[in-house]
Amino acid sequence: MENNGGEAARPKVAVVVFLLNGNKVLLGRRRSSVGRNTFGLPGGHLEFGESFEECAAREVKEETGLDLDIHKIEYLTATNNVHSSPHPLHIVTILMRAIQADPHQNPQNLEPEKCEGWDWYDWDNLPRPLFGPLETMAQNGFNPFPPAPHN
Ligand SMILES: CC(C)CCOP(=O)(O)OP(=O)(O)O
Ligand SMILES: [Mg+2]
Ligand SMILES: [Mg+2]
Ligand SMILES: [Mg+2]
Repeated sequence: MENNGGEAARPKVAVVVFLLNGNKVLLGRRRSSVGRNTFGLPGGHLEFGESFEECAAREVKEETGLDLDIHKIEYLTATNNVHSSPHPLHIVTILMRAIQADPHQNPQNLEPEKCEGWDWYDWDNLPRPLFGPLETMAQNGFNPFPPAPHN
């Protein structure tokens, strides 16, 4: 696949976060060009030298103002997606699970140019349309929650 410059756009890496609160997950309707108007997870591009956990905490803080419990950020899976519109974009997405350091903290929409706002949604009753790769995961029965503790 070629971009406007005629050379293939190099793959990028992003880290997105299933921020869990009870049986709910934090989602926001995207205003960014990629996935515009679809509900996506907080997160973004991995920056040089960052661990996946550092990127997860930074992006969530930048976008929502929420602090993650840094000891409970877990790697879940990764997806490999090539988007053709609005421009060619090959992105490897690292999906992490996390909880808030303070469960009483409420999300703020700190990047209104990129997101309409953040809200909590029941995983079994998700808003549509979801961001493409997230829709695929939901359709395939992906469960971002930890197994229930054995009593
Ligand atoms: C397309 C997406 C899965 C990867 C990039 O995420 P993003 O557009 O939220 O990126 P930023 O938060 O870094 O602007
Ligand atoms: Mg971001
Ligand atoms: Mg983002
Ligand atoms: Mg970013």
